[in-house]
This record gives sequence, C-alpha cells and structure tokens, in this order.
Amino acid sequence: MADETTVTDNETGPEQHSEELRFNYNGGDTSELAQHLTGRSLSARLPTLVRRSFSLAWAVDRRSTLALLACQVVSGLLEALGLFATTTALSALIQSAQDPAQLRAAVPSVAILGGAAGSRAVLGIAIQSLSHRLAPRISREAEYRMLEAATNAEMAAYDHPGFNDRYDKADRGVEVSRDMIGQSQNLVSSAATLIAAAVVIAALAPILLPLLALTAVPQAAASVAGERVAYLATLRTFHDRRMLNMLRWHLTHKDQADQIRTDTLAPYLLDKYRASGVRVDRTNDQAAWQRARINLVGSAVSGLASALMWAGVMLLLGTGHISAAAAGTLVFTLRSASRGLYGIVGYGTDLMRTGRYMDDWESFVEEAAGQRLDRGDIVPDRPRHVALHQVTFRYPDADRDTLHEVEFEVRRGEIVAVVGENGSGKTTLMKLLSGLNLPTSGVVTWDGVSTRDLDPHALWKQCAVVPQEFARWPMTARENIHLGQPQPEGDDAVRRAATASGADSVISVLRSGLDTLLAREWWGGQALSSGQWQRIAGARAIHRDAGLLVMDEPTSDLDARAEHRIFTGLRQLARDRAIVLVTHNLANTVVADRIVVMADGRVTAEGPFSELISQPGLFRDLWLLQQDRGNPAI
Ligand SMILES: Nc1ncnc2c1ncn2[C@@H]1O[C@H](COP(=O)(O)OP(=O)(O)OP(=O)(O)O)[C@@H](O)[C@H]1O
Repeated sequence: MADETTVTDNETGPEQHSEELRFNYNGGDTSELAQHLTGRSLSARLPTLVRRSFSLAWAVDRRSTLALLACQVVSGLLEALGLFATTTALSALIQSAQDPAQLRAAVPSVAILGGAAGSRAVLGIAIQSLSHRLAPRISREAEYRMLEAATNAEMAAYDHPGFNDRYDKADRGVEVSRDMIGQSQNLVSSAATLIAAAVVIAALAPILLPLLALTAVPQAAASVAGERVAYLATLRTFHDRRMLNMLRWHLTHKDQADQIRTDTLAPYLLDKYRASGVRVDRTNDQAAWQRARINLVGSAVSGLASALMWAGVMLLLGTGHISAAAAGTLVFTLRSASRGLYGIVGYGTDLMRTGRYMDDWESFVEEAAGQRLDRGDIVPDRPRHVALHQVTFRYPDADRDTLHEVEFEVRRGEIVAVVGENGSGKTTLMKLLSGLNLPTSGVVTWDGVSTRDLDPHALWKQCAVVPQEFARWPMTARENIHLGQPQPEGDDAVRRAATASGADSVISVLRSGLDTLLAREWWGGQALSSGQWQRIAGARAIHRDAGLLVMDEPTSDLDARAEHRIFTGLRQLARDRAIVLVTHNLANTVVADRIVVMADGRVTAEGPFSELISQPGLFRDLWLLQQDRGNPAI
C-alpha cells in the first residue's frame, strides 16, 4: 500500500481522477509492517500488554486493582488445592469399592474440594465485579489522556498529513481500552489454572507435560497467525473505514442536512458509502477465509496431539505406572490444563488485538502524534507591541510559502486593518500574531519576545480572537460569552461585552436570557441565526479583556446596524488593547489608524485610509470595485 491512497468509485461507475477523496496517510506500508509482525513478536508482547493494562487500572483505582490481583492469586491457589484434593478423594472412593469404610476417609478431601470450588465461585464473582468497576474508568482515563494530548498539540498538527489518521486510530484504542482489563484478567486466570494443573501433572505423571504442550502449541501458533492476517486486513481497509466514518458524519450532521436535500446529493454520497463498504467486506471476507484455513490446520494438529496424550494416560495406567485414582485425577487435571491453555491462547489473541489499538493510543498520547506544544515558558504581560519581522510561513506539506518576508506591527491603542483579495494570507497572518502557528522563518514577537519562547497557554490568555468560523458551543448564552472564565464582575461584564457587540438585543429576546441553552438539538435549546451567533462571538472576544484583539471578518453576517455598532465601538476598545481586524468591506477600514494591504502573501502597501484611497494601487482598485455595481443610475 502506498503512503497515499486514492479511494476510487470502482463499484459505482467510472474511476474518478480528482483528488477529492485522496487521503494523506502516514500509517506505513502494510507489506513492510507484515514483515515485522511475526508470531514471536506478537506473543512476546503479552507480558507487556498485561502490565500496561494493570498499570492503567492502577492509575484509576489502586484498591480495586490490588483486590483484583489478590483474588486472582487466591483463586489460582484454590484451583491447585482442589486438584490435589481430587486425587485423595478419588483414591478413597475407588478403594471404597472393596472397603466401604474408606468412604469416610474421602470426607475431608471432598470437603476441601467443595470448599475450594465454592470459594472460587465467590472469588469469580468478585473478580467480575471488580473488572466491571475498572473497565469504564480505564476507558475514560484513556480518553482523557488522548483529549489532553490533542489539545496540547501544535495547531500545525492538523495540517500535518497523518495526524488525523493517528487521532482516529488512537480513538479506536480508547474504545477497546475497556476490554483490556477483562482480557488481561482472564489471561492471568487461565495461566493460574494452567500452572495449578501443571503442578499436579508434574507430581503424578511428568512425562505427560510435553504432550500437553504439544496440544497447545499448534493452536496457539494458528491463533497468532490468524491475528496477523486480521491485523493486515485492518490496515488494508483503513482508508475505506475512515471514508465510511466521514460519510456517516456528513450524511447525518445538521450543518449539511439542508444542502444534502437541496443539492439532491444523498444518492451520490450513499453510493460512495456502499462502495467503500463493499471493499471493506471483500477484504474482510478474504481474511476470514485465510484465518479459517489456518485455524483448521492448527486444530487438526492439536487434535492429534490430544489423542496422543490420552493414549499416554491409558498406557501409563495399563503398564501400572499410575494408579486408577491418579488416572482419574489426571482426567480432571488434563481437562483443567487444556481449559487453561485454550484460555491463554484465546484471551492472549484478544489481548494482542486490543494491544495493537492501545499501541496507537499510547503513541498518540506520548507524543501527540509528534506535534506536542514544545515552546518556551516565559509568561507574557498584556502586550504593548506585537510584530512580525521578516516572517515567511509555509503550511506543513504545502509546496509553496503562504507568507513571504512579512513585516508587520501593531501597538496598544492602535487599530490596524488588514485587507487583500481571497487567499492573500490575511488569516494566516492572524494565526501567527495570535501564536496559533509559529513562523517557518523570521520571528513573531510580543514586546520583543519571540512567540517560540512564550508559554503558549499564558500567551492565549492575553489574546482574544474572533475567527472567521467561530464555535457555536452547546452551552448557555452566558457560557458562550464567558467561556468558563467569568470576570470578577460576573454577569455585569457579560452584559457589557454583549452590549458592545450588539448581542444584548439577541439575549433580551431569548426565553431565559443569559440562561438560555444555545443549541436546538439539545433538549430545551434555542436556535440563533448566523448573524445572532456572530454577535455572541464578538461579545466573547470583548469579554475576554485581552491585550491583543484579533478579528477575522467579525461582521460578515451582521446587518448594517449591528456592524455600525461594532465599528463605532472599536476606538473605545482600543484604549487598552491592540486591535487587528481583517475585513473585505473596505468602508469599515476608515476606523483603522493604519491599513495593511496584502497580495500573494506579501505586504504591498500600508497607510491610513485617506492616503491609500488617494493613490493608485490595490486598495483603491478594490474600493472602486466595491462602489461599482454596474448601475448607471448611481
Ligand atoms: N491549512 C492550510 N494548509 C495549507 N495551505 C493553506 C492552509 N490554510 C490556508 N492555506 C493557503 O494559504 C493561502 C492563504 O490563505 P489565508 O486563509 O491566509 O487567506 P486569506 O487572505 O485569509 O483568504 P480569505 O480572504 O479568503 O479569507 C491560501 O492560498 C490557502 O490555500
């Protein structure tokens, strides 16, 4: 499989040659992975996996983990005790055929047998409930660590090929993490059963031990080989499964629901869904057949070895090497041993499968897919001067620079407007100013300190951003404005910010004012229009009271009155802030002290409105175009 795979529409029609459904994938070459994925490497990982599962359990609940381990150990010891008691009981029972008085001699052993079985049953219930208690906690802890890692990754991570794939895989690890403790626990319990049985067999007929191993090895080898086949199938279907997830999201999410209907797009997307599903099924079917063949061979060889073992028991009995009582005990013990062995193989295979996903989770958590925030720890004050010096920026994996040697500055008390045609680099400039991205070369400084050396979280506390596409949090109006970080004045500060952005009139008509839940899909929530949401987003940034206010087309959905309110209020806000705003409506730039004109990633002109409008150049061209709507009457 190549690093990049094009998902085509073989099932639905002619092959597409567009890049529309082309995924970036850094998951590795399957054939190369297959070489590393040997039976030995897979089974050698079992102890590590058991350790990992118990250490996760330890992290979430020490007492339950200790109790679980203690129950396991005692249960294993009771198993051995029960098997030994079986020998004594059987021996007494067999002898009682000649001498009924021997029956009495069997009573203590039978009592031990019964006591051991009863206690093991109680321990089994305890083990099960402890596992049920730990499993969801482990899964939540795994999810928490993954979410924490994701929020601690550089923004650039999302532009790195493979980051999203690795996140998806880690997410699958979270899903299965809850199974890990049960599988480890069952594996340990099977191992305890096997050890207990092996001790009894070693005492009665040690020669049977190698035969016992012979029954298990082919089955175990078949399981591991089958698991390898399944893993490779999982890798081969990765892109299609991701496609299925993506389509499922697009087909059901509210944001696209209207366009799916008006564009009559559903049949086309559903065809794509079906085509991906067919490819996944085809690969899985092949893998299932291959596994069935491998398992058949493994079971046949194991069956032969098993027959040999039972023949061995009969031979030992026939030649007088063991007593009838010992032979009876061996029957129980060998059954118990094969239960243990098959348990180890079965649960071991399950655990290996879970472990693979957990590996993906662990690698994501450990290094946030290689994109963990790794900057300085200088805590910035409210900035007085933010600047770009000779900044060039290229998005990860892009084939050209987006910004070229940009010089830019904004001071506290100043409003700087950034204008330019679509794609000229305005939003990219905003991301660099607000420390979301770091420059490829050159330096972005806050009061002379590079954003590389600043503690990013402390920097963002001093920065308020109204992005082009802002979040519509499913929270109350109040929370949507203070974002869980209320000012000491509480609702007064929220209302003040709302008044400055025009959100006050939105809130005043909400059913429960600031307490109204702003998400219709949630029970009781109320829906807002795009412009109403934009007013809330504006209030959010103003409430933040940060030293740098960055607004990327903050009024694109606003009506004239609301837009007027925002722009006439900016001067007041700029008294103790540096403000940078991106706008396509050039009439709005009259409020700015300075206008920076961008074209193709470069700053091509700079100056106040009156200066730029009076000289030839892009700003004047764009201004004249905005005035001209082809109506001769105007
Ligand atoms: N995440 C990304 N990865 C790669 N290239 C990107 C990314 N985001 C933007 N670009 C590219 O950078 C260039 C500048 O984009 P940017 O969003 O900064 O432009 P803009 O001036 O804000 O445009 P608009 O006026 O349409 O909002 C574009 O050519 C775009 O293709």
